[in-house]
Amino acid sequence: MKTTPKSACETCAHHSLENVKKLGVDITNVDFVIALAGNPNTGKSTVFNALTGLRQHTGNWPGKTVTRAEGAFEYQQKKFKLIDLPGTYSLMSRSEDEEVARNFILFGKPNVTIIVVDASRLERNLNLTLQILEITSNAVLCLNLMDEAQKNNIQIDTRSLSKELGIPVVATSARSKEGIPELIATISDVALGKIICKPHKIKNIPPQLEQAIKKLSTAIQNQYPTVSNSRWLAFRVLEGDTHIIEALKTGDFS
Ligand SMILES: Nc1nc2c(ncn2[C@@H]2O[C@H](COP(=O)(O)OP(=O)(O)OP(=O)(O)O)[C@@H](O)[C@H]2O)c(=O)[nH]1
Ligand SMILES: [Mg+2]
Repeated sequence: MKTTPKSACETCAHHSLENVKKLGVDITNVDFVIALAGNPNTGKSTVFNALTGLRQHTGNWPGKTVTRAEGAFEYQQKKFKLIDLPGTYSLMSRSEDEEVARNFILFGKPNVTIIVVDASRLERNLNLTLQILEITSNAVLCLNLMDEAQKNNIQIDTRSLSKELGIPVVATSARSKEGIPELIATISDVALGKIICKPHKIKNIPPQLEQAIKKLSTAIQNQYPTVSNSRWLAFRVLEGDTHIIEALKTGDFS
């Protein structure tokens, strides 16, 4: 007898929104959930304000002292909910901020994650960018503070950057709203699947490690069919990441 594959439901937009709801986000009348991540002081809140205008409110993450800004915007009859994540240098879960940002991208499975980086200090920002791309494929790099980069005579080959990272890159100067219309159109294209992201992933893993990762990720996937990146979780378990091990023991991913 044939049964409907679980994945048909688990990958649908509604299912993904249910995960976000568990993390305390109001998803009434929402088509897509968009996360805004990045290093501290890269202009995330400025981008957030430029995208949402006055349609925003702040609260706390459930059970955390970290504040959360939520907002919304509409584009071509679709409603986008935007979550401003705390600014972090990594997603290693060493602080409450890092834990909140990581859990939201990992378990909330936003349709698109905007990674806001400082164009005048790009290399400093790429560490977090690569960590985010290990967790999610659906991302847009927002190359912000372009005006500052230009003042410092820094030129960035956005095409090559996009090709190397495997995700779209949009240059912005959020304070003057430059590039924001292009950013919105790109977010929409990724959310609708018109742009398919193919981020660069780590290759050349030793066979023994690959075998262990496969075994572990299959076990995680069987236990939690809705988690989006069991492979990434398996790596963290092997590294001895206590937060992830605890979450997998209890099933509490908030
Ligand atoms: N020149 C210039 N300044 C900008 C731009 N975007 C943001 N800023 C300024 O950069 C500073 C930091 O911006 P925020 O939006 O608060 O940055 P953030 O990433 O939210 O900061 P945290 O939440 O503290 O991590 C503010 O003074 C902004 O006005 C930009 O494109 N160009
Ligand atoms: Mg901010």
